Amino acid sequence: MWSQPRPYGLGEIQSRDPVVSARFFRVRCAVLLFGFCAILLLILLCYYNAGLRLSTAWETKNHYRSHYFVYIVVHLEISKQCDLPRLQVRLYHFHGEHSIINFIACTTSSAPTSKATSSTARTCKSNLKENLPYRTRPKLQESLTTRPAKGTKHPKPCPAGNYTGKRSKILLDRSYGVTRADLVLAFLWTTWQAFFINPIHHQLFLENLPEVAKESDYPGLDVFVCTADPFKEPPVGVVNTVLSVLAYDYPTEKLSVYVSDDGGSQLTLFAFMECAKFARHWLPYCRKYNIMDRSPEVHFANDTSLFPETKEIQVMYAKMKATIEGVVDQGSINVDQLIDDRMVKAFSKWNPGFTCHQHPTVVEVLLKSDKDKDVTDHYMPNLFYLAREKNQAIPHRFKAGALNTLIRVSTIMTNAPLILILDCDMYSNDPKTPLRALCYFLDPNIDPKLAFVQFPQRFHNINKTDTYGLEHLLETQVCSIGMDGLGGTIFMGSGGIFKRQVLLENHSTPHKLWNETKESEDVSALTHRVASCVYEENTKWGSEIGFRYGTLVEDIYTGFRLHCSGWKSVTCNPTRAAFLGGMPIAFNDFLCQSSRWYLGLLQTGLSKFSPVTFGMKFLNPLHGMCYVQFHFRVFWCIPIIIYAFLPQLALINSFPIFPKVSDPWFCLYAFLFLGSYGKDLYEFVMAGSVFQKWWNRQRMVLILGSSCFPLSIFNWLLASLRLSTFEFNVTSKVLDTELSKRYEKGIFEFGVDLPLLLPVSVAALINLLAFVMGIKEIVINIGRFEDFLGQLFIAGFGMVNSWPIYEAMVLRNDKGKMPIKTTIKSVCATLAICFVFGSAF
Ligand SMILES: O=c1ccn([C@@H]2O[C@H](COP(=O)(O)OP(=O)(O)O[C@H]3O[C@H](CO)[C@@H](O)[C@H](O)[C@H]3O)[C@@H](O)[C@H]2O)c(=O)[nH]1
Ligand SMILES: [Mn+2]
Repeated sequence: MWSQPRPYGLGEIQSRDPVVSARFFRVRCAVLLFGFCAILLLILLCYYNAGLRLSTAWETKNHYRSHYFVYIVVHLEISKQCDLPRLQVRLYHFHGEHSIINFIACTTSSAPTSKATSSTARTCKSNLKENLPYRTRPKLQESLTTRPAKGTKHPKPCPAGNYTGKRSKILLDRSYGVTRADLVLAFLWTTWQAFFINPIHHQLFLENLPEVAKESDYPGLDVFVCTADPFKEPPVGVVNTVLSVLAYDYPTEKLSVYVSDDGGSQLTLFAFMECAKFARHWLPYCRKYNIMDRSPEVHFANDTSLFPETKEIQVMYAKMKATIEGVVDQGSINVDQLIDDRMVKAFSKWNPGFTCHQHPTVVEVLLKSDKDKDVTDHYMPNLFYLAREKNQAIPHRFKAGALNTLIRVSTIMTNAPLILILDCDMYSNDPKTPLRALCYFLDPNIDPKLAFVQFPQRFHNINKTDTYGLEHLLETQVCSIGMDGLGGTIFMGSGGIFKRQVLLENHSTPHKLWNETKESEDVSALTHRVASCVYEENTKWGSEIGFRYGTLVEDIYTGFRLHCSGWKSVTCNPTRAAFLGGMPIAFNDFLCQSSRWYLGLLQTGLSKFSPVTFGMKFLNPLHGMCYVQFHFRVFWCIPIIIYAFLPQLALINSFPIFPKVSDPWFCLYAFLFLGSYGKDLYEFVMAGSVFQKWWNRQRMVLILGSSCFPLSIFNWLLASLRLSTFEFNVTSKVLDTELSKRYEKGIFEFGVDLPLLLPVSVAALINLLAFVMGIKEIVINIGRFEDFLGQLFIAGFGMVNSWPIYEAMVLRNDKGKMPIKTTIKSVCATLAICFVFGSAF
């Protein structure tokens, strides 16, 4: 497990140096050591803190067990700092669990006995609300409200009950909520470290490929491109993706491209008919001039007058684009656009009963590699269009279902040993990508269990500072190589090249589970049969073969199941990105996409194939920890929400919950905060990024933690209770120029009154309020600075992070500002929260 892996990528052929880079290895080790010490200290602290508190709680609970669902318990203690006895009121939930609220009020009384009943506790509480001087009430109150004569020493607190009166009372003052937040943080932080234990940087030796295989020996490659909605995923974009792979530097007779149209749209088919015509010009042009950007849109955007034919091809492209966009805008195809019998026949399938949810299978062969030639008389790769059969009564399993249909159809049509999976928003950025993958698949030293090569997702539409942290740098660049050293990287949904056999067989039954070829049936009939929506009934598709069902993140889940079956994977991350994709730059789209991802991850995380229960049985524990980190990331919402609200609400009510600055424990908190943030920044910079991007990413984690993560948990609960179903909402890829301009400038985009934004803006307002109140408190009584520094810092940190939200609420006037509705709702919610918590204090 710990040994350095063999140098894949044809590295050994000319006895090159091992390719595993040890760059920064020592620094990494030192940082890791530092990290582990920090985490250990944190756990010790939590344990100590929680242990102490739990014992108190337990005793207390037993005292008042006979009472209602919510207990209010009163403690009195002498505070050294203000030299006054403190009344501590705690709420206990019905399970005997502690509440996250725990507060203190200063009184000038002698101690009540710890035998105070919950009714006296309630009396105290109401008195506290009404402030001093209290009305005369029963005994306890008297004792609480009688101000002792000046100079009188305070009586010792009652030794009985739950308070020990030791030095650690500052710790006792800390809320359980914060303790819990720390424990979740400790857990997630520890699992996160697994990615940094054994990272592997593979280096590729493409120049050695000819030594192991001639072009004629290359395995066939089937490329699957998925699209699902012509209005959310403009067909011109999908055409660009397809053209960029059709033009690969790969023997054309071995290359086939399949377009899966889950939207079952004639607009998409029409676009690909146009695409096939344009490809006859585009492919030879790319070959002749060895063009790097083989997506025409990108090529023409970068350079326009490079070669003699450039202008001519550009005009053709513009014409094709206008035709396709015209048809999409119009929503249908004119009869005069059906120029031959073949087109008439193909589009006749779209009869009035044909909808995107209910239609028969449509298969169209748009280019045939042994028949169709380009303008220079070269054969072209295969190009197929497939819209699988859909029936509203039968679940279609979203993208995983589409991919499984493609696997079956392609096995019948071309049966290439390698399969490349691509999303429609990801074009190829390097024509040699398949050859790079071959450096792994054909390497004589390769582990025979290698299932797939993953080219990490990289994106073309991200602004300079990555305002929304869309790049996912750590996940795609760092975690991937981290997992490589532990058994294999995740499958990221797009840009993965699989061995077909891996998707068709199972570890326990290493022979093919699916072998459909029947001599008697002709190819067309067979294709229709395997693409039908009932085909998978009572088969192992989706459970043991193909892409696995049961989650919205079929990609990570399928990769995980393959790893559990003993398959391996490897990351290939060349300097020039193999593929470039698009991320949603509208903030609300991004939040919806993230909610889907985290819901999907939670779905698997809490299923019977959870990485904790199932994964740990089959994976090496560190590899399992990596998957645990991904699947349970939503639980970041616990510490994030607690830290976004609790210290602030306590501050608003002048209640300290952290140790004083002079207390040694304070240093520990400072150390843990700086250590974990510092390490994160270090990882980011080491991965080639900059401070600004890191800052934006950490802000986005805070935003996701208070919006998408809890929503995903809520949606998961709803779906588990069968009150809703899991839906794959396709992300919109339509560009809005105004919005793009604002995004380029790094301006946050709100614009839509999205419920997801509410908790984020409420948190922003509470942090602002807390900071102002905290400053006020300190100005009035400078001696309290030491008490409140921790909370003030957290509120200030929250405030700095929330700057774009304040800006969007009051300073902006463009379309992307916070909708007035959301602002009003969040102000009301903030006031309500302050009132509820304020009255509790
Ligand atoms: O019913 C469906 C739904 C989606 N898709 C296709 O799936 C791809 C991904 O959809 P998109 O809306 O772009 O989702 P993203 O969140 O951007 O996709 C990421 O997350 C998905 C899992 O949630 C992975 O499948 C993707 O590969 C990964 O890029 C697109 O090509 C869609 O056309 C289908 O083919 N059928
Ligand atoms: Mn996408």
